[in-house]
Amino acid sequence: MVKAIMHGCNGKMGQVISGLVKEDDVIEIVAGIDKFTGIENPYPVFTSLAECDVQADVVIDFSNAAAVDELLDVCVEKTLPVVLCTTGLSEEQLAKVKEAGEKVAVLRSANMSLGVNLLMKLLKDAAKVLAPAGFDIEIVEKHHNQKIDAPSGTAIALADSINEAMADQYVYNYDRSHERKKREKNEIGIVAVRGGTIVGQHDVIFAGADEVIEFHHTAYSKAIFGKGAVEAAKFLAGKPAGMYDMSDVIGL
Ligand SMILES: NC(=O)c1ccc[n+]([C@@H]2O[C@H](COP(=O)([O-])OP(=O)(O)OC[C@H]3O[C@@H](n4cnc5c(N)ncnc54)[C@H](O)[C@@H]3O)[C@@H](O)[C@H]2O)c1
Ligand SMILES: O=C(O)C1=N[C@H](C(=O)O)CCC1
Repeated sequence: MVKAIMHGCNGKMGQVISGLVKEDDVIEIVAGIDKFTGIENPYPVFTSLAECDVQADVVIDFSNAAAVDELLDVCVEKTLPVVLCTTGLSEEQLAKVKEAGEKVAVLRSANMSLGVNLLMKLLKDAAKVLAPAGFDIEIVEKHHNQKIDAPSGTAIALADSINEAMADQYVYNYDRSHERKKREKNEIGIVAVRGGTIVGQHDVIFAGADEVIEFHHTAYSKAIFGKGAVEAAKFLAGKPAGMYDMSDVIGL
């Protein structure tokens, strides 16, 4: 059995994963970490990973950006592979993630779903054809009213995958309200909508002269992220230090 620690166990995703793992013969949650108490779990819960004395093979993290620095430090100290799913990390934190990846196995992905990871691949091909033909690229994402970070990690990851295919020529524009000028060719506009219980929607719009191509992904439940994270944890347990992503798990 792969032994996992659930970091952020009492949050929405932590509870989804606790439910999924109950039905799994390959992986079990041996401990949880959360600042918030008040939920009954079938495993011991600690308020920080540093305090946790339960042996494990891997950590799954769905918590809060403010928790990630300490999480990385402790994973390096304890040589614990970590599946990092929390979004909203700063540039400094992303650099710290890379540093941690030199010492321990780290799989970071802003979106654990099969569909979004395939979409990232498809967008590279689309951009290579459509950008040179003059198509403008815009991204619109929609999420529930409890989401703290904006834009979504997924929207940034989708833009990054286009940029990767296009020699990093794009800058991201998050707010045009203070500008009185036409959009630049080298920008990707990224817009965030927040409301109700929307699990997650992403539209990537390629707008050209007289034709528009749109890629649309809808998440209908959080289980798609949970299933991806559980598979990622099974994959990462026992792996040597390095940076991994969902394409390694899915085989894209
Ligand atoms: N990568 C993906 O596929 C994916 C999917 C869904 C959500 N997310 C991201 O995962 C994160 C969590 O999402 P959620 O909907 O479960 O949020 P949530 O607010 O429901 O849960 C977060 C949990 O983390 C706990 N927490 C906060 N600070 C902590 C700390 N210092 N130590 C331990 N626990 C701490 C909170 O008490 C809470 O229980 C967000 O950043 C979200 O954007 C990523
Ligand atoms: O519910 C959330 O929060 C989500 N966060 C991720 C993001 O920021 O992209 C993935 C989708 C759901």
